[in-house]
Amino acid sequence: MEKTVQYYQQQATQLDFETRALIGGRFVNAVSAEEFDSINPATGRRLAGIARCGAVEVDDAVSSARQAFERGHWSGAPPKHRKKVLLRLADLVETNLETLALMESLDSGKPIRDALGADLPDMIESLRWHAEAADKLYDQMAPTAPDVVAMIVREPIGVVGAVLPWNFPLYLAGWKIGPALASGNSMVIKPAEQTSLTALMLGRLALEAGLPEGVLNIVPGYGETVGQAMGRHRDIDCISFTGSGEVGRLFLKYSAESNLKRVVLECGGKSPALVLADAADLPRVAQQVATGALFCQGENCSAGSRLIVHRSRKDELLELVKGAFDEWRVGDPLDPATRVGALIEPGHMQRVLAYIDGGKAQGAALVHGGAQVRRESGGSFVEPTIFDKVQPGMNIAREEIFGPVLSVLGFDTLAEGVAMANDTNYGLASSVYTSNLDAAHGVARAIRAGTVSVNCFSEGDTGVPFGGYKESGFGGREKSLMAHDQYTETKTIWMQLGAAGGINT
Ligand SMILES: NC(=O)C1=CN([C@@H]2O[C@H](COP(=O)(O)OP(=O)(O)OC[C@H]3O[C@@H](n4cnc5c(N)ncnc54)[C@H](O)[C@@H]3O)[C@@H](O)[C@H]2O)C=CC1
Ligand code: BAL
Repeated sequence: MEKTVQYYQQQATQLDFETRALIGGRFVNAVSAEEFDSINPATGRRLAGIARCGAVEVDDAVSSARQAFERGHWSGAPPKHRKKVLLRLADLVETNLETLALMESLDSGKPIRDALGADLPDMIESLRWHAEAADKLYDQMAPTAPDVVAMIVREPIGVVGAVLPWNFPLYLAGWKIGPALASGNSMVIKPAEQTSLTALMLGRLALEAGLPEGVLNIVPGYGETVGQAMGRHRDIDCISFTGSGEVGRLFLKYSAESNLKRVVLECGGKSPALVLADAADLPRVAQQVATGALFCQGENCSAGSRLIVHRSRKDELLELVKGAFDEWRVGDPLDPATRVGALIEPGHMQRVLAYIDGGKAQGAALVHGGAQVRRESGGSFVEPTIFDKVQPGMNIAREEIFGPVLSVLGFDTLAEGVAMANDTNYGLASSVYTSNLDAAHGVARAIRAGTVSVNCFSEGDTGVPFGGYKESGFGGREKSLMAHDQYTETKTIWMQLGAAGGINT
């Protein structure tokens, strides 16, 4: 039987939220006993009060993580044991998929269809993929003289701090937890203050799966307190952060001012969809462009927020994209028919609306949407919006809006189109649409971005790296085996044979 909005609303009343921090294998309230509210972005109503942690809890969590690392029950366990536990965790997430998806939708405003169909499956895949990698990543031997053995071994880096954003709370937790735990590290996770519920629920499942106490710690709280305390902590060896460039830069500063911990940043983008004159099947291109711009309400680091199209095809494509946008229904995130849910909070919605006002004021042509969607039940909703006649210097062409807003720019020569695509401080994702193989290869090489999709909008699967050029990223890649590089140290073991008496003595 197909599940309805009424079904999900009913299920939502039965949820049992975990609201306490997970430290050293136990769920605890904040020492201060303070809480902060988790709000449903679709209604503005409070879902739960979450333990408001601070530097004290960060210290406790880091010390638990360090002790667990040194005890070695996880860090020193055979990789096949870590694999088994992480696979069990993935199975438990799958068993609880609907509950977690419902929590994610309520807490973040994202459509239940996305949580069920994208966030949770991707998170599970990440756990399984990296679990499977645990006992297949071999160390290396270097070629040397016969009386030397030179081993190059990977070792877990130690205590990893993960600071998460609110747009893909569990999905991105999976990108970080999968490789970091598979490699043998202990972790301290800080969910975004807007979306702590699913990370805390994951903590319950991790204990049930048999993760030793202290290996996974989850400390909810605000960025300026918990996030900063983690960034400055002298006993955290690596911080993996996803969020704004502004806060990403702070983590580099925290590291420089504390213990030079490794910092890996994923900081958003202004990704182009470049449509060449010979692009085939424009109705399909329009669907892809709409998905790129509107998936997750546009609150997506890799959102295709700029459409750069050859002038000979612009009018035709724009009409098709408008039609495709009409199919993206805005509404109650718990309604399976909804494709555009609520923006994370009223302040963020005002920021998106201010960009729309700015686009109009700077002379771009608003050709679709552009207004707040007011619903009786409240919440922060914005219409899927398209601006035509956007000039490269306009704010809506340059800045990450993080909402359902597409900016359309026209070009005449391929060189001009590629230059426009690269005319950004970001370099995370991009798409090129063409039926010419040479052009596809040429443009894919010329675009300065971590991912170039040809004739589609995609981030690829778990097996390929994800990360950004320029201000979109720093320090490494997520997903694929490359993710393990973030969370491991490389050690050279150089052994001189014969020094202690070899077979010739
Ligand atoms: N790359 C991405 O996927 C994301 C990009 N963003 C961008 O950032 C803009 C602002 O969104 P925010 O939620 O405010 O992102 P943010 O960068 O402020 O928050 C991300 C994480 O950093 C933490 N944080 C905040 N201030 C901190 C500080 N001073 N020290 C340490 N940690 C701190 C937060 O608590 C959260 O866990 C968005 O409009 C969007 O443009 C936001 C979220 C995700
Ligand atoms: N697009 C998934 C990763 C992110 O938004 O950070």
